[in-house]
Amino acid sequence: MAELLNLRRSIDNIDAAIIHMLAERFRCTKKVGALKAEHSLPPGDPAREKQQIERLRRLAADAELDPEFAETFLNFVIREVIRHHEAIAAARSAD
Ligand SMILES: O=C(O)C(=O)C[C@]1(C(=O)O)C=C[C@@H](O)C=C1
Repeated sequence: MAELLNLRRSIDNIDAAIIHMLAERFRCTKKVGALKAEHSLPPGDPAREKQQIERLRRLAADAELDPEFAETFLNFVIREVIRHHEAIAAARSAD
């Protein structure tokens, strides 16, 4: 079962990388949320999301990952980003 242990060690490393990358992404999107609130821009940008989804679906297909899964994952992340943007805008307008 050494192979199982080795695979699980790699899975743990990959999960840690995903968490760190997501944390970095949210650090960026929180700054985007502040800029959008400052310039009275709406939290969501459907045109940008369409481009991101098309791009990620292509990247997923090339990497032999299910494009549907990639789209669902991106939408899940973006929903959370929009929730943060809305909270940032609400806090700003309450000041
Ligand atoms: O690029 C933006 O305008 C963002 O707010 C970031 C982001 C994203 O998480 O990638 C989130 C919401 C928008 O609808 C589009 C993209």
